[in-house]
Amino acid sequence: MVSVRHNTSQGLPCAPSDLRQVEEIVNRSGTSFGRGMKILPPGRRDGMFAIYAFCRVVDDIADGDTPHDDPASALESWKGRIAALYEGQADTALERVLLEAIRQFGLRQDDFIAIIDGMLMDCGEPVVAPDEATLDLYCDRVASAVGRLSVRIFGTPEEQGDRLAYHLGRALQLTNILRDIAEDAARGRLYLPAELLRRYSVPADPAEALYAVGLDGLCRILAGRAKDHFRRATALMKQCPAATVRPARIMAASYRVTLAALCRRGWRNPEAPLRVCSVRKKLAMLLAAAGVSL
Ligand SMILES: CC(C)=CCC/C(C)=C/CC/C(C)=C/COP(=O)(O)OP(=O)(O)O
Repeated sequence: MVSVRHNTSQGLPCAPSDLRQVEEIVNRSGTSFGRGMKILPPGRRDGMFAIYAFCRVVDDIADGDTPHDDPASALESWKGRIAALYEGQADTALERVLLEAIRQFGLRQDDFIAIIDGMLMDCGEPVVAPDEATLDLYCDRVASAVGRLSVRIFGTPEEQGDRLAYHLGRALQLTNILRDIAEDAARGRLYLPAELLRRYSVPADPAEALYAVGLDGLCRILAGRAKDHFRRATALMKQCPAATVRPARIMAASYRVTLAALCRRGWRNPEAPLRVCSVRKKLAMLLAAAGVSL
């Protein structure tokens, strides 16, 4: 188990205004993961908010949602700011809270750098039809690396933590890709792997791929992979003390309901609205919080 250096029933020892600024970034983003993070004891919750706020800030740079002449160099400069944190230097509210989280939970620099490298993959030329290895690397960087930071904050046992991050990160990211195909196409992006596009005769072009006959079959293969990662993540979570995986169970439950809705709708018209039963989703998340996986 990761050694925690302070009593996590208290918030991180940071200025209240710094903690408030970080929480505002999370609340403004409207992320579906907010609920999972809010059930944590205060110290761990502050740590997760800092991680999520960091991810949001670098993601917004990569997506061009914050004004930067050169998003890639803005991301590179974040690598320098992360290195400075590991030297004990923090200049902004987010950096100060991140620094405390790094100290309290023993977070690894490599995982922050992996996340930035993942965001750099989304900078400049849009990702279109990556090969399988590149897609897997992308999922590892933008999701499993977030998971590797998260499990340290949750206090998940080391034996299961990184494997849980591996599987749950990939499960969530693949579901996200399957959910956002139309939205990504509008940005000129296509995260479906080249090998599967060829096998299903789907053009490696974001707009054309949307209405290709083979898209539904291809997406069902990726959905099967996501389900398999969810199953493996669930098996690992069963081996851990409940409190150390509760937010992970809630995130998994929420995205599993989304994946099931996607599989019901299919991908013959990926722009069709997705009918996710909010009662079902809330119930699944409540049960997950209580330690029951559907
Ligand atoms: C062990 C563990 C906790 C692993 C999971 C790590 C993790 C939280 C990965 C995030 C992956 C993902 C699909 C983010 C989208 O966030 P978003 O805020 O854009 O999602 P939304 O659009 O559904 O709100």
